[in-house]
Amino acid sequence: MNGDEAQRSSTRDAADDPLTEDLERALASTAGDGESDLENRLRPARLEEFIGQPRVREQLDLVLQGAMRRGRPPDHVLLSGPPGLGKTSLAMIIGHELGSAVRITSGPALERAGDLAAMLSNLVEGDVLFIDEIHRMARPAEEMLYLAMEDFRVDVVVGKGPGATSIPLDVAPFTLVGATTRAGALTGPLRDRFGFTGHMEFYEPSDLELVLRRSALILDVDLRPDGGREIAGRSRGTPRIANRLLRRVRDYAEVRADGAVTRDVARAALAVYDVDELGLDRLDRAVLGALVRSFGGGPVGVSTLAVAVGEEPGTVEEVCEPYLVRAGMLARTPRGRVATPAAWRHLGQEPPDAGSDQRDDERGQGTLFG
Ligand SMILES: Nc1ncnc2c1ncn2[C@@H]1O[C@H](COP(=O)(O)OP(=O)(O)OP(=O)(O)O)[C@@H](O)[C@H]1O
Ligand SMILES: [Mg+2]
Repeated sequence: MNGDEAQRSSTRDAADDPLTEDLERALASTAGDGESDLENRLRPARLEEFIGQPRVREQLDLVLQGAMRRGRPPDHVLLSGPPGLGKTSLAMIIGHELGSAVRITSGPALERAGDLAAMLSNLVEGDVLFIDEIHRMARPAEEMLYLAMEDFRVDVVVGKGPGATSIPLDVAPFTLVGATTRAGALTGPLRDRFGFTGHMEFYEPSDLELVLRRSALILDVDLRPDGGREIAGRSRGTPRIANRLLRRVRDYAEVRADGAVTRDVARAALAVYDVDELGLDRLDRAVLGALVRSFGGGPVGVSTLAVAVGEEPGTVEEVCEPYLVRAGMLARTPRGRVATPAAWRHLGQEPPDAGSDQRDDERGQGTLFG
């Protein structure tokens, strides 16, 4: 599908479809600020509007169509991958494709089993329950979820101590959609109860160009093809970043140029925002800089690295590292993080003469398996 078609069906859906409006309102109320509103406006509403991720799209399409033929709610779906690749968008799309309501919550909001029980008891048959950041759910809630996923039943414990009783409660057949940036942090029993796991990959620049074209139409930005290519190449394989850079470049184009987003305008604008040719931002470069300058290229543990750049280890691990690994700048080895020769060069430094052979081996392996 080309960007124009995507745009047409998107505006039509957003304007005419009460379900989409409900979802957007629900999403907006979970977030609220201007950027989040914009993010929701740019969300594709249909699977066919969803750009890229051909594997996940095909797999999910089969899961949904199979279930619809049988007239049953589809199996539970887990979506995993780095931030901003479209997990929340896909969760909303699942609801939309099924014609079902989507109830939204998140792992951190489910602190006690009672929080989840309240959510589950309000479901009606066929609903989609979306749990974002599902790896951050508290243990008691997680245990309750196992039973609900498997048997559509929960045991609610009433009272405390020896007098406590457990009351079984039926839950309407529903489909759980879980999203996580850390599939590895999920417990085995929880992971096993998902019938399908979609692994989201970083986007190809050509797909990001399509994302940008679609967003430019929605936001009424005069995006020229060479401008789109430039922004796509600097978006770290991530639609959310592509959309954010588009808005920043638009500001620049309107304030300092004639409004058209050309390659030169994009380059000048992104220089102002410290986004380099590879799309690395300040934090990415800080991580590589610390690795190279303070730790001689590694290996160094992720917590130490995080302290050196003044960030949470989780942010370094889930936000920075996946793309640095994919860009061939950083390797995860059993002994810690290692800067690749490409990282040294990117920072304008000569990589040290590969010391011992053993170290060389480690680098090679880190790149392969990272
Ligand atoms: N395939 C796509 N086609 C078009 N736009 C997309 C696509 N995927 C994501 N986007 C855009 O990127 C933005 C971020 O996507 P989304 O919120 O779904 O990511 P996420 O994976 O849930 O991120 P997080 O892990 O941070 O919650 C959306 O507003 C949407 O506009
Ligand atoms: Mg999300």
